[in-house]
Amino acid sequence: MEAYPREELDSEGCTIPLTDQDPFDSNRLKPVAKMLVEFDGLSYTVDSRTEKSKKILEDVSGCFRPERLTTIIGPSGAGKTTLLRIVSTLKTTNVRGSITVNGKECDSDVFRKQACFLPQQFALSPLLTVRETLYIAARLKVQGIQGPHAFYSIVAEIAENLNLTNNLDTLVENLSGGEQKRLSIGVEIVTKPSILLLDEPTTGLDSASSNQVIGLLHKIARGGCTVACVIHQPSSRMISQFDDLLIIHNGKSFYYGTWDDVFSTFCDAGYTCPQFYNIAEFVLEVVSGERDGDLNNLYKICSVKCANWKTNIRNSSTIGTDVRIASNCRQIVNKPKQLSTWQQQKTLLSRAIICIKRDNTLTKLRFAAHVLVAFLLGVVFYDSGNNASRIQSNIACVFFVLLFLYFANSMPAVQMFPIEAAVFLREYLNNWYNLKSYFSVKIISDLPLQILAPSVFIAITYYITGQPMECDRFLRTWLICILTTILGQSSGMLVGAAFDTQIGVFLIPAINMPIILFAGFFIKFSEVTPYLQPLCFISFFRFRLL
Ligand SMILES: Nc1ncnc2c1ncn2[C@@H]1O[C@H](COP(=O)(O)OP(=O)(O)OP(=O)(O)O)[C@@H](O)[C@H]1O
Repeated sequence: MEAYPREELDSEGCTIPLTDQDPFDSNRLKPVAKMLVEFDGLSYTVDSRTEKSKKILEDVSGCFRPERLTTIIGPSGAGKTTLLRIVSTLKTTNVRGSITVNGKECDSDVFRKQACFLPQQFALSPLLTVRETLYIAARLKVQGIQGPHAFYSIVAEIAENLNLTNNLDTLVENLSGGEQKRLSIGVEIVTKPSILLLDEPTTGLDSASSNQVIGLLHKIARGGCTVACVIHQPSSRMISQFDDLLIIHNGKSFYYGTWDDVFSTFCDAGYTCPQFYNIAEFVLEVVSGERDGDLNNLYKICSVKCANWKTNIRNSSTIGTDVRIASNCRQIVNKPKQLSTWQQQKTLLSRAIICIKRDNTLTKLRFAAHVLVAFLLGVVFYDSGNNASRIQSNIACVFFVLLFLYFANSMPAVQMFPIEAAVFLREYLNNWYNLKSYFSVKIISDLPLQILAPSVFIAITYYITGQPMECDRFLRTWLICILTTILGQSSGMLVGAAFDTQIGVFLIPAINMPIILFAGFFIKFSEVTPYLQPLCFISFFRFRLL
């Protein structure tokens, strides 16, 4: 096996311990299998069925080795993120080329169970503490252990490795950017993934936090994981922690190999990095054509060297003995299976209850709005239900009740759901739980407020506006109000999930206003032009008036 340098000096002369005796502290955090990921001739085109097709990647090759930290660098827009998304199998359409794991082609479902992709914007539940975030991740992802103590020991172990022990009881929303980044890595390494792919994990962090994150990735890699990340402008100190490098330029792989070899490869083509110059900056300046020299010659030299390096890796005894080569990719990807739906629901419900309890500002505001508007309606339409001469006012009151319940519940959902949806999407795509568990828990956890708020609202309004005190009438009105509330929140969530908040805030009224027009409050069904009459049937407000 290739020997790691025992220690190196960074640009500031500090010693960075880089020993193979400094792997990830815990055996439990080592991956089940070491995986060599190779990709050859990857091409990706967008809108390929139209004439305006655009080639994003063209003939990109390279490999990510187990136990090594690979960095992907390249100018902005070169295609680095796209490459990571393709390798992590999140992008599969319009992709050509091959991706193999330990020499075998892997299907995306199987691959996703062993690989974790961390996007640049990593969504975490802001209202959970670090301890709760890690605990819930462990409960959802780790199998074969029982009792909270076992899970808490995993939490303590990971927090220690992430250097987050002092922040265990801090809310995620109060963590610094670097701590949030480390936590986001922590929630994914709970299940010992074999492959960890990260998109710009240091973006937005200061140099100390960036070094901490890179140091953590280095440790994870040494534990046996295949780690690859996109990095912008790595410092000299960071570079000393990296093993392999992939340079992407204009959608093509320019160089892949070790960081140690890049200097000599560029020298062979006549490009010499000045002393004390950041090598990453230098190679980017070269590939962007900012330095004089024969780029075509460099490209040829790189192609030959990279192909040889890859062949050596494939044939090396390290891969043959250390990496468990399975005859079929499915054999090594035996874990993690998901927990049973019931266990997933239990954990998701406990998380939802914590979030509802902590998110009490919005909950209290929603509740207060229902009570205040109920009294306002009561004052404005006082006793209108008892007075036959005020039938128009009474209809207006009913109309306003429905309008308020629908919009008061759909608009907050449009605003809030995208945050929750981002967390859900990450967890779902990384195979934490199934859709059924999430959806059922979402319905159950939202139901108490969906019932309580409109119940209080209609009880106050019904009484003050003098509606008939008959049990069945009140129950029907109450049921309509509950259903309107659920419909409002569900449509808000649907629009919030499908579009971003800005479009959602426009769409909800834009869709519902025409629907309200045909609800029968303003114009009778018989007076509607025949070809517009079908719109009356899709106006759900109309059915509440009947
Ligand atoms: N769906 C799309 N339609 C059109 N162009 C796209 C699409 N997706 C990506 N691109 C283009 O592909 C190129 C590569 O994008 P990508 O996000 O992979 O670059 P990057 O190297 O990660 O950039 P950066 O370092 O700035 O994040 C960009 O020019 C981008 O505009």
